[in-house]
Amino acid sequence: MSPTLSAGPLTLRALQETDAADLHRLINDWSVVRMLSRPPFPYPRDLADAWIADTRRQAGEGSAFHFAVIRDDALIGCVGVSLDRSRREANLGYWLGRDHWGQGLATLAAGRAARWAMASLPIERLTAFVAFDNPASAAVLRRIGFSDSGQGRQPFLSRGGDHPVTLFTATRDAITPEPAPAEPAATPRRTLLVVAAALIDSAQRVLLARRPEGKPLAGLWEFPGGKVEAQESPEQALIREFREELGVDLAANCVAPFTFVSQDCGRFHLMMPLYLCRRWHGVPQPREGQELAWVDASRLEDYPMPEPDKPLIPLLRELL
Ligand SMILES: Nc1nc2c([nH]c(=O)n2[C@H]2C[C@H](O)[C@@H](COP(=O)(O)OP(=O)(O)OP(=O)(O)O)O2)c(=O)[nH]1
Repeated sequence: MSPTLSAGPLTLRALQETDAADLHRLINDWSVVRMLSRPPFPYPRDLADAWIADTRRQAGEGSAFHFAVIRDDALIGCVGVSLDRSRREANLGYWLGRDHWGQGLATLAAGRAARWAMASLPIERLTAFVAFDNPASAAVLRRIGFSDSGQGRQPFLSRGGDHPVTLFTATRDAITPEPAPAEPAATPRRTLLVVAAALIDSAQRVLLARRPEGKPLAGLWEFPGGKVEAQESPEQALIREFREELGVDLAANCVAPFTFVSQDCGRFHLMMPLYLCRRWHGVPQPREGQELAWVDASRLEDYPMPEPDKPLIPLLRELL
């Protein structure tokens, strides 16, 4: 199921059967539909029902996530991402009813869906295409962080035949992040002490957590842990973080120092001791909206991690 997301005055939520009449009224408009590749014109009323059922099926199987764009309780358009798992990318598409153009709403809705996709789907980039005669939509993509990546041709059912399109791509770094929660009182080059641990299970797999949307570095995988607070020892912080984030009890005598990261991260210098832990109480649960994965040492590189973590991977592989 597509989640519910908010973006300023807009809410993005899964499409429902009851959206069909509004969807049909908005999209059965030549000025809207001529810019979209797949819908026909005129747009038959029962196609709205069929398409909504299709979006729900696709979300259920995890192949695409479509959202109704809602403003003041009314449907004003749609945005969606279709996943290509083998290429680790997803294609972003969106449209708004004509009365809602020119107010920055497409940028809000498409930007929100793009950030959600980057943080939540197994992808490294987003793609999109825009009809050659749709500069407004190209401007929306550029504002979100997409760059032009060439020209192509796509069938446009409404216009008949293939038409030229501009292709766009966006990497994780390019997607304009939401204003992230500030790192604590970051005076330039302050050293930030973060503790983390590699939990290792009996099959020699390592637990990774995916940073949830809204946090800096959203969508990247990391070793669970967090900032050491004033008055805490690193081990106390680790025990607290594991309890808060994963509902797991670590005992101080079961965590062993392994190695550490010391790296300039721009706004702060990261100092991160990495501990190893093979014994704990409880089953790790994603208590803060993060995704969890038990990963075989040989597959750690398939999980994109923050830059400072990268040198840790060969060390862990050697150990395991
Ligand atoms: N836990 C963890 N943090 C990492 C890793 N690699 C890495 O660069 N970091 C960075 C990301 C953040 O800048 C910082 C950790 O901060 P955080 O925001 O996750 O800490 P926290 O759990 O205390 O979060 P919060 O309560 O402040 O939201 O360390 C890692 O492997 N594990």
